[in-house]
Amino acid sequence: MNDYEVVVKVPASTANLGSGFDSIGMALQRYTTVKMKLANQTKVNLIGQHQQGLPMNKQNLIYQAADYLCRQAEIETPQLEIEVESEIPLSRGLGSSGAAIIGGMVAVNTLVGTPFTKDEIFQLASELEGHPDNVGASLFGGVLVAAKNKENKFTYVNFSPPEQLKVVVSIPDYELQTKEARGVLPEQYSREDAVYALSHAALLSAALMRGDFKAMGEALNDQIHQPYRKHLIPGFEEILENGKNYGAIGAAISGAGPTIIAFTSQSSERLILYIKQVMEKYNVNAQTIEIPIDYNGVVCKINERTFEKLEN
Ligand SMILES: Nc1ncnc2c1ncn2[C@@H]1O[C@H](COP(=O)(O)OP(=O)(O)O)[C@@H](O)[C@H]1O
Ligand SMILES: N[C@@H](CCOP(=O)(O)O)C(=O)O
Repeated sequence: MNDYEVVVKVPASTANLGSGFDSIGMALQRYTTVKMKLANQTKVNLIGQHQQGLPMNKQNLIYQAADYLCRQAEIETPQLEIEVESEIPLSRGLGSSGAAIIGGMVAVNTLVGTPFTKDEIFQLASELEGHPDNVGASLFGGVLVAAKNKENKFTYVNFSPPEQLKVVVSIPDYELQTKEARGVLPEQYSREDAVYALSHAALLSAALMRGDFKAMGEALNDQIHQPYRKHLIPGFEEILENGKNYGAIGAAISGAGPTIIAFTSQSSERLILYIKQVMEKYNVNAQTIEIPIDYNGVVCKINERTFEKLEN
């Protein structure tokens, strides 16, 4: 165990990118910062507007993620003092839960002597979250493409998307729990839908790697989750249909929603203006802005507790 404070800065993420349901994610420059140190009793301090109502005890997801990692390492989970500041709004489809899991795991992993590598943390975080797209993007930055095998092991490829790619998000002022938005999806799909899904996801990976925005425009299209979620997200269908006339490569539901994401390789102003108009038309209060892509993923720093050591 180490007697210092660990500071972990974790980017937000947008998952799926249309056709990459539960397999493709991209990191964005909005951050959750977790400070963690050993303590006599566990407590969680929440700072800032985006965490209202979250538990301030061992029920907090950041502690739960730390506890999960320690149990997998067969280490007794220490009492922890955790301070969290977050710019990622909850349950909007920008990966707040994935960032919390990565924050808790990376911080405690450092505190307890680094039992796991980054790749192993990716496995653990994907298991806990249930899908790898958010946690992988938050951990590695850029674009993350991953697949789960029958033994529940995740294989991934991580790469930087083209520099010209810009991301516009429209973040509504209402929440949609990922659990609820997963609940509306069918259990089974036809072969036609399966072939549509795998061909579009494959095309999307290739288009993102190559920077082929024309192919990306087709590749973003999805038949697996968006048709079943779109009724929960007013304005989405219109933006999906017409966004291309305002400079969008294409649009998608960000994660499980309700945030809408649109991609462009041009200046984003015209697209932002258009999306704002659509949201107004549907009476949705939303913040529509460009958010830069995060290319680095999680960053972990150690603050020595020399002053506290002297006092003890
Ligand atoms: N900073 C945080 N600290 C603790 N728990 C968090 C934090 N951020 C998110 N969570 C947990 O994740 C839930 C939101 O997850 P989810 O519905 O999947 O939405 P999102 O799209 O934001 O990941 C919150 O209700 C909370 O339980
Ligand atoms: N693949 C998941 C992604 C959920 O992302 P979130 O940011 O909404 O938690 C899904 O589509 O359910």
